[in-house]
Amino acid sequence: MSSPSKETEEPTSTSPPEKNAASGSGDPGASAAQERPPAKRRLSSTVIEISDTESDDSDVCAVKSYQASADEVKRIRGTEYSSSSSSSDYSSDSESPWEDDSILVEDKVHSKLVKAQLNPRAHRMDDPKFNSLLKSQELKTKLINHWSEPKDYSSDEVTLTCDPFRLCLLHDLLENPEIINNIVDDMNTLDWSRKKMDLYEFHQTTDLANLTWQRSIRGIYELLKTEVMSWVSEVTGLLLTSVSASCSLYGPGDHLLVHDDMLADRRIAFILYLAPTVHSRALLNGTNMESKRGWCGWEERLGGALELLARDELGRAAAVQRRVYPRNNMLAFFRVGHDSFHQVGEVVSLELPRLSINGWFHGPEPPDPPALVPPPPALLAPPAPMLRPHSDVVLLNQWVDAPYMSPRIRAQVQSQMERASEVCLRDVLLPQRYQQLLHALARPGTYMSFVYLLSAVASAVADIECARGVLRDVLLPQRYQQLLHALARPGTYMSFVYLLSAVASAVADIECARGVLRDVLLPQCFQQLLHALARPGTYMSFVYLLSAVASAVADIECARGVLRDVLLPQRYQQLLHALARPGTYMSFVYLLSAVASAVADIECARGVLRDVLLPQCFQQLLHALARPGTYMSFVYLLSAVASAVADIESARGVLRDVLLPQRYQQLLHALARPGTYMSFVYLLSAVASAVADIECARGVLRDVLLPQCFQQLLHALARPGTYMSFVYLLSAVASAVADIECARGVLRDVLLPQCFQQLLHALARPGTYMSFVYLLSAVASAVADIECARGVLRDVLLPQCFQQLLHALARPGTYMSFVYLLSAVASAVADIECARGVLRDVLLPQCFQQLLHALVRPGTYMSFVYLLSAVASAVADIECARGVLRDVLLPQRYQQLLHALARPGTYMSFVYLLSAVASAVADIECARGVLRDVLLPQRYQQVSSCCLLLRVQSQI
Ligand SMILES: O=C(O)CCC(=O)C(=O)O
Ligand SMILES: [Fe+2]
Repeated sequence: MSSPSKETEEPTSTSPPEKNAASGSGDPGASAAQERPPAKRRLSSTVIEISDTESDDSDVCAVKSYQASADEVKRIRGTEYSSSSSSSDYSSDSESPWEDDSILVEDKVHSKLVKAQLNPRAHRMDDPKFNSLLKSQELKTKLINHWSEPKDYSSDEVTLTCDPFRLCLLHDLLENPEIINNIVDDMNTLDWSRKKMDLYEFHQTTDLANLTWQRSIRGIYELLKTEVMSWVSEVTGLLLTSVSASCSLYGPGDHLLVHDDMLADRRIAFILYLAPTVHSRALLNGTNMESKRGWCGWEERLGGALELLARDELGRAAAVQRRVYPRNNMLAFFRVGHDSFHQVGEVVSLELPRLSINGWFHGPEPPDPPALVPPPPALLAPPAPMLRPHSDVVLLNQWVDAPYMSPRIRAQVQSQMERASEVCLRDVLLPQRYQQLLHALARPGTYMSFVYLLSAVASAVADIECARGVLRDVLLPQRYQQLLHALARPGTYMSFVYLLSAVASAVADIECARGVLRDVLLPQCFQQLLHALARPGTYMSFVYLLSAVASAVADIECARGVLRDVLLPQRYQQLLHALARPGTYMSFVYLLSAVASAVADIECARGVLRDVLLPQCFQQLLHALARPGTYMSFVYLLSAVASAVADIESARGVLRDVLLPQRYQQLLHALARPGTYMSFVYLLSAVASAVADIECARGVLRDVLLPQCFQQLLHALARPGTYMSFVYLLSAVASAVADIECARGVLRDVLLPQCFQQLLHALARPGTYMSFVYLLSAVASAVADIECARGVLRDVLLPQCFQQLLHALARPGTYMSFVYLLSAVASAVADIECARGVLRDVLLPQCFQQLLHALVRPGTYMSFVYLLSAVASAVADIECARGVLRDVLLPQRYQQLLHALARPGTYMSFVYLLSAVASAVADIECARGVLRDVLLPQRYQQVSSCCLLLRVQSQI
């Protein structure tokens, strides 16, 4: 469980500090300089560019970057020397193909001086200085004593903590912290490669030993190798002989999972955090966007803590015990050993990358390793019984079909994995193993486990015919029948919401899922899954899971074939480009948006919108659609259509009556922004605000939340510009309970004792964060106490709705799933009387009557989706929708649709429509049938030809 090793972790041996490292022939960098890569010079307007190792065009980036360097050198020289050579001339004429102005050419002292004058960067102060306060003998003696005892110590300069293992923080490593700006500048010129595995995701450079042409970085490297290393050696009493280090960059979502750094002769791990408070650029990971905002150092809310984990009785990593957040100019170091379990929490900053220079001091093993940190018993004792099934040696050739075992194929698979992080292996299992697996899945009691469910459902929506085949073999007969039955229901589509609720249930009990998966998955898969579930900061959000699984089943090559035929050429190129982005998963949503684009003929959309939108909105839309790289993505499409049907004037009328005056003004203001569309989400949040009486919500929350949480919430709600949108409300509540300690308090009071114990147990899992979904389910549990919920709901809901809810809550095995929670809370805060008022003004009279009717139907909940669809219907003038659809749909479909719309209580919700279309295109064979009837003839021809292609491909 060492940390991700560098591609070349070759510690350089220490050399004495040299006055001019660049010219010293004994400099270890000198050998590297002979084969140094093209120097990069950052143009003043660029930001950190990440040339991804997974990307095929990283070479191109390097070349471009080199060209830019050469051009700039030419520019500088051109003024001074009146050289007329082009940049390419410069490249070929130079004595070394690698030459540039930032590397001083050896044995040319004269030109060195001239260059130092010509190079504006030569005037920069590039020598980092070790903080002289740290050199105090008194301080060192104290530290030596405290380190060996071991005992905590704290002063202005240093903090040493000993639990769960010794970690020393030097608060101000450099006496001249201004140089950190130079270092960050220099980082802009580096090649960053993406490190991505199940254990980590971040960007890293090569070893600093190879970075001899970035002066400030070279300076830091020299300092680390000399003064810092000998200081650390003195304090820790360890013989340290060399250093290996690199620069790391963690963008949004990046993290590094628990590991102990134990590898070869690493003795001390260190991290120098770089988070200067003032900088002209904000660095946006992977983008070239430039922001004028300054840096604000690092803050806890940005995530990315260095987290130290305790050990359990078997010596395995247990709970996070200490978190240290990056601070500019702070060096953290700790001894590498059996106890040094640590990780980097997920970075949640969208603005700033987490930057550091980190690595290890190496040295010989000390003569007698301290008794203080014995190797974990797990390493000495036989494996614990619970792990035994997974520690079996798996002979691949007993599971995997022979062709996959050939070195050539394995090499191909590996290189595909390294390139794309995903690979699709067909018929990978030996037939008899496959049968065994099927058999295992068929065991009574084995239910639709999480992954299995996901893949089943994903398959189900991806190709219904194929899914039937899969499911027939895999599902218990009665489940299969149920599923078929469900799929066969007229008008039933496995809508997104459906999928969500199925999966939500599946993931609702992780412990149980583990049990299921342990029996079903191959051991190594199970381990990977456990790992994934344990990832710190990994929000096992639903979308994430879906996108992972969707990626797993979505063969990109195949998708390309489909899309090539359907999309307009330039859209297809854009899509390819997007798909080529490293780390890009063809997530479910993504796929939807791709397909949505595929079937959405812009010309056709124009026709629809021209008739529906106010002229100026239509113009804005055209304008937006014309933007290069603009995809008519799902959300986009939604917002476009939402705009189309939402008459702003009408919305104003609604909101004027419902919102508090100042909120209404804020809203008008927002709507008046040029180019602002009343997008779907926006509309929702506006309407949600409209119907959510703040006072009422306060009443609900006052009773449910702990006083301090309630105060926090009030505070949040009082922020200017804050809308109490539904999503917002959730996130507010989520924030309120986000502090685990606080949540415990809340939950202790709210949950039934055994539920509370289960929750504590779950929270205590190593690396478990209260992820979003998790948090929701925790909160859901918190409010799930039926007694408590009764109190809340009794006051809010209409009597008959309340009775229905009680009834639902009393169902055995009912989880307050996400959707469920939403609908419960939505019901709770949505005063039906108030909603009536809103809708009475907005809906056509007959719709309003239908709605009232629907709301009182037994079993009807004013769920979120329902509410949405009600409101969506409310603002969508059915007459108008008819007009739109009459022109777009084939007559018989239009009649069917009208018929459907005419069903009592049926609303043409957006989600519904989308999911219908999504389903329609999800199974090409099936889609043919659907599309033949629905699509214009020429579109149908296009889709048909891609079906053919698909079939041909799948036969290959
Ligand atoms: O950046 C950090 O805080 C720790 C990095 C780390 O543990 C590693 O790279 O091995
Ligand atoms: Fe580490």
